[in-house]
Amino acid sequence: MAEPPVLIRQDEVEDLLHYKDLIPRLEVALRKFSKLDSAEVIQPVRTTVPLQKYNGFLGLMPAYLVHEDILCTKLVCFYKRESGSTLPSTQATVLLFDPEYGNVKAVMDGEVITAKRTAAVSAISAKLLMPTKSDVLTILGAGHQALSHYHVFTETFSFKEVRVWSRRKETAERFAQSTQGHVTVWESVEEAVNGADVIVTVTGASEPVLFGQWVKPGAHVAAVGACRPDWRELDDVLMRQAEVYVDSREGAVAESGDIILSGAKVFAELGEVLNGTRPALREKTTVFKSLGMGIQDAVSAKLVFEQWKNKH
Ligand SMILES: NC(=O)C1=CN([C@@H]2O[C@H](COP(=O)(O)OP(=O)(O)OC[C@H]3O[C@@H](n4cnc5c(N)ncnc54)[C@H](O)[C@@H]3O)[C@@H](O)[C@H]2O)C=CC1
Ligand SMILES: O=C(O)C1=NCCCC1
Repeated sequence: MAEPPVLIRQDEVEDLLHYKDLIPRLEVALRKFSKLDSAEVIQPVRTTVPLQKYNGFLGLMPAYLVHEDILCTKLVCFYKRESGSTLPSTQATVLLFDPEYGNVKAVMDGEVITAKRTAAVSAISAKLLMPTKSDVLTILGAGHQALSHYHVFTETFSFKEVRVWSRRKETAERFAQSTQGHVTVWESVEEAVNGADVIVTVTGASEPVLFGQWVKPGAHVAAVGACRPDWRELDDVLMRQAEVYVDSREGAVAESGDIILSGAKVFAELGEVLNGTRPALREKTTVFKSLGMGIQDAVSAKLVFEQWKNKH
């Protein structure tokens, strides 16, 4: 009989999951996903169950990496919250299976996995696409993703200046006080992104907050919010003037309001750039439209489980 699943708490996931281990594994998974013969990676587009009464969705994100034999699914609820709400906007649980027997090996917190793997993939996009000399990083939004993005971007790159904007100034100020390095707080998006080399959008917005006319030519934008077909973070001008990269083409044309409603064309998947089959147009204005993938959760969960077993 199969062993009962182990339960891995949020604080344990936090201790066990490190960007230095995670980033190379995500790169391998993205490469495999974007290979023409992608039989090695099975990942249907996320299924969503609307929770209209609560202004949210339940997302089901299964994935199977055949070669590594990782079978996993994340169950994630996400909500559009009113300004000032103290309710969480994302809650997630990850299940790691034994693919041969079908039993669940581990049930683990999915919030830290979601925060870290999303930020790590944005950092991979920046490594490939940001201007060679990038001094200024602007983060739009000041929640969980803002913090994980702050951590991995400042760990991985050497920005001279980090700026934050949030729709409530107090939230941005609290964010700036919580970080180890110096972060400046800005009251308008236009001013916050003026001259920025890299812009990370991590808001719960469903209407554009970032406009192309404010973005420095050649800048790189990692656009992480707006994950429904009718939600936006970026305006049409930016979407049409930029070269658009995505994690998954299939996911992007099904789920991204920024892509669907602007009519922008997807230039490449990050995995194609990593594989060398599509170029990294670093000198152009680039948008990486992130939606999140089950394979990202799967490699993260495997890493957490391996580290957990080493300790027990
Ligand atoms: N691409 C991906 O893989 C993932 C994307 N997300 C998305 O990233 C975004 C941020 O997630 P979290 O940091 O976890 O959320 P959070 O609730 O912790 O932070 C959201 C931030 O956006 C701001 N915000 C909310 N509504 C806004 C609006 N209408 N206009 C401007 N700012 C607004 C909030 O004040 C807060 O600063 C969400 O849209 C979420 O759905 C989350 C997980 C993974
Ligand atoms: O990939 C994920 O996980 C999510 N993506 C968009 C919204 C919340 C969770």
